[in-house]
Amino acid sequence: MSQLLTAAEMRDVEAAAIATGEVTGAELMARAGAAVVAAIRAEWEGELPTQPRAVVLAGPGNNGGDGFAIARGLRDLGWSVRVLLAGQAGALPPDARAQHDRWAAGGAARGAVLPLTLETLRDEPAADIYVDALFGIGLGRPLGGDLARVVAHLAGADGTLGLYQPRMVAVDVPSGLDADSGRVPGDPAGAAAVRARLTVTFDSPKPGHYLGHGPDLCGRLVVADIGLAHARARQGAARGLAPARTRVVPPLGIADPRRSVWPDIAGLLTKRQGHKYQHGHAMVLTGGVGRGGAARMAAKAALRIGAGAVTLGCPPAAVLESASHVDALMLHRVPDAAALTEALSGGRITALCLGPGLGTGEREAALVGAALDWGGAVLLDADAITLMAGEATLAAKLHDRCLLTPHPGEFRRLFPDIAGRLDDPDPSLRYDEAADADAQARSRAAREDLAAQRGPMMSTLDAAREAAAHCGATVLLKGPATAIAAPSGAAVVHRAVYDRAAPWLATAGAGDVLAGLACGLLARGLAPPVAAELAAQIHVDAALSFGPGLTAEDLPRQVPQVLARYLAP
Ligand SMILES: NC(=O)C1=CN([C@@H]2O[C@H](COP(=O)(O)OP(=O)(O)OC[C@H]3O[C@@H](n4cnc5c(N)ncnc54)[C@H](OP(=O)(O)O)[C@@H]3O)[C@@H](O)[C@H]2O)[C@H](O)CC1
Ligand SMILES: [K+]
Repeated sequence: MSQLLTAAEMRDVEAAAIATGEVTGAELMARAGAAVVAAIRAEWEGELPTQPRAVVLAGPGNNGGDGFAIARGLRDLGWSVRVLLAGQAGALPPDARAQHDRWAAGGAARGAVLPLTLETLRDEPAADIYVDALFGIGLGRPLGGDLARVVAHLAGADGTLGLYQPRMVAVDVPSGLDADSGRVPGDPAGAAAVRARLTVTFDSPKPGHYLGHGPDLCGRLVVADIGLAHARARQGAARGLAPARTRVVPPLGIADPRRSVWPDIAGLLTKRQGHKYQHGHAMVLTGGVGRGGAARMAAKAALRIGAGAVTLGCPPAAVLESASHVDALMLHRVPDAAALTEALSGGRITALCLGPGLGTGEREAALVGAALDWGGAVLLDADAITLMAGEATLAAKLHDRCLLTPHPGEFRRLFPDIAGRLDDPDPSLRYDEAADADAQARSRAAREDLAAQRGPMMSTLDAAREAAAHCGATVLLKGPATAIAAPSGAAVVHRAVYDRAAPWLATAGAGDVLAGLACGLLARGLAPPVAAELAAQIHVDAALSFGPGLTAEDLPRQVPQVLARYLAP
């Protein structure tokens, strides 16, 4: 499953499925419960005693309802199960209340429900499995009061992480994690949320499973099918959205990205017969003397990915330095912006990369202006982004054949207002329940209306999307989950998390290689969003194929192996 659904989109699909009568909320909850029980058995197979003991932590909403369904499923397997409930059974929504009643039928001997407090949790004898069914996609604000203390305790605040995390299964989302952003409301450090060994979500992953603190908190992620695929497809079409407005690449559990993401990758990457210039000609601008290394790494990556030719555009004083480092790359003197305009005007160059090691003086600012005035495919990274951040007239020249590849710091420089909203612990909480003296008097519906004013928490995916729409260019915002957004609003999260975690990719110069890969693909004629997505994938696959100890120079050398795997029949 490659589509990412936000909490609102998930609710929309769920409501549409229920509205057509094809399923009821109660059936969905039962399926969700059964899916979690099955995932628990698979994850802990061989690790559990003959009669395991589980403690289910049930919340005040339907996530808690799932918890009661799971408790019943485990009890039916002969497990010893206890449920600790946050809130009153009478306040549960109907489907959750029904699950509660089925659990509790037969009295406390069979279906005990204790109030969840830090004390009752601490008094529980150690269990083999803990089920976090406190909050799912309905978490809307920072946790407070006793629940915050309970979640902090589960998260290891009292040195208890080792007691819970290895035995914790989170239902839908680890409680405390915002499903849309991967942030923890009220806690930028992400400590105030449950840490699980396994997270089971339903129908589609949410952005928060991949962004921000999501991967750390989720442990292993399982996406359970609960029979909503048709409703989701219908809703997507009904909303006029592309089949997948936001995709995650490669989809979870897909070992071979080629088959799932790029069925036509052979056509994209194999060299069609003909002259080298038929495969594009990239130019990469270097910095001055002693500052050519980053651009040369980008240029080698562009050549490796199959650009027919790659030229280094150097300040005259730096030509000799680059000439002594490269063989297959061509060199061209670019003393100033006029010379760059001249070099680009001949139609030979099909993509330009500038920024890595470029420098941030007046000459370089003029080069950025000339590059953007050219109107061709331009990748702007590093110093070029910094220059645009300092000169609004440059940023105003961006167009839809441009690709920006900022890391978070560069993104913040160029889009300070957007990035600023990534920092708010709880960005737009206008309804402060604690400050609302009448909160308890309000109905749940009234509180929900007020709460709805809160608005979602800004994610890096939202930030990339908003920046792309603002500047009219494709934005690739780097991170373990790289957000790639086109001005159209279509977006992709490329995940170097879970089974694709490659922490060794955080090494000096790796970003220069990514820029070169993307520039090479632009030179070969791929549109910026496609070039960005494929470059991000090849970049991570190259890092995964090399492994720890990687340096940036190793990356281009890994590309042939990666391509060979992609192109294998
Ligand atoms: N998506 C599907 O197809 C299915 C989802 N299921 C499960 O349902 C939950 C979503 O249920 P929902 O009731 O919408 O939300 P939650 O259970 O996550 O939590 C909402 C309740 O929690 C209260 N709340 C929210 N934030 C806080 C907070 N910070 N502190 C205290 N209480 C909080 C909220 O109260 P309000 O005051 O905000 O009204 C609600 O009471 C989904 O995650 C799945 O597990 C279905 O079971 C299967 C299909
Ligand atoms: K949960």
